[in-house]
Amino acid sequence: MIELKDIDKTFSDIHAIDHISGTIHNGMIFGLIGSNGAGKSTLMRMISGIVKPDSGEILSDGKTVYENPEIKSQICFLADSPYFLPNADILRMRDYYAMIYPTFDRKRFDSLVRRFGLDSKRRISTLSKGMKKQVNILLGLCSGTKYLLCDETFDGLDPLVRQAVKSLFAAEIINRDFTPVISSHNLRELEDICDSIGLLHRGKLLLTKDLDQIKRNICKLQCVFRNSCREQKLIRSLHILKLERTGSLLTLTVRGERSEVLQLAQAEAPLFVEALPLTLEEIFISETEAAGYDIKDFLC
Ligand SMILES: Nc1ncnc2c1ncn2[C@@H]1O[C@H](COP(=O)(O)OP(=O)(O)OP(=O)(O)O)[C@@H](O)[C@H]1O
Repeated sequence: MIELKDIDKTFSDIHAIDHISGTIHNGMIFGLIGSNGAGKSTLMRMISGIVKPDSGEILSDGKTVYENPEIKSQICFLADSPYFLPNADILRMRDYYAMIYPTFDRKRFDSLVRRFGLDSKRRISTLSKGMKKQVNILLGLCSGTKYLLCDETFDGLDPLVRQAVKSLFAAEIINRDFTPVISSHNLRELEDICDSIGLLHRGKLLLTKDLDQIKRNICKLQCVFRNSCREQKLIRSLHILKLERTGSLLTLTVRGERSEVLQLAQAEAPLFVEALPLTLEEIFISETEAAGYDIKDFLC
């Protein structure tokens, strides 16, 4: 478990991290969302023990991370611009990581490189951006560390590779003590990967949410009523986060379980009704608006 206790970081006059507290629980994939400059990389660098907070404390399994080599050997950080040794091919980078991380699994790495269709003797500088990201992820995954921090590592990966990496992460979580943290400025990139998400804005952690929990408890109801009294009755009976009207179509973002919300709506005999799940983006728009923010101002 990673605990952030009131951590704060300023660079000259830039307040990059503003008194953040929170917990990243083990055995789940945590997504860190925020616009450019929100503080994602700084936070990840602090969690990895590369950057020291000005104040506050970061604990990994109860122990301070900064200047603690034992704890730092359990955390692998993949920076947004992956670092590769000059002129290195994939095998050279494998050996380099194996030197740094005693838990590195060479056999697994070689097999995954083959599975991803990468040529291990190819110079990394000649690979495409997405292929470099794949190499970076495989190096991180095979390091065998307890925590893997991926700074915008998934942004721009094609859907097939993302799916493959997601399965690898899920299998890893089942097989060993493994907790990946993935940052992105794009909710869609994290939609199908993360179990819980933290939203960072101007150095502040605005929300942290368990995705399954919120997905189960929110839905979009679309309905058309002939009778406005019954429509009003339904509106009064629901916990509505957002109401939109396009002609006769009423679209409601509603707190509650989908089948229960649908049942309530059907009881008012609408001409048409359907209850749909929300995308992660829609959920976060609703949740942040409900918390008094407008997410559209700070997510791209
Ligand atoms: N070493 C540094 N020196 C000065 N300012 C810095 C330094 N590192 C980060 N910052 C500033 O801290 C703020 C947060 O930067 P950070 O890189 O953490 O954001 P980010 O959310 O990762 O952004 P992006 O999505 O653009 O990568 C920015 O205003 C940035 O300019």
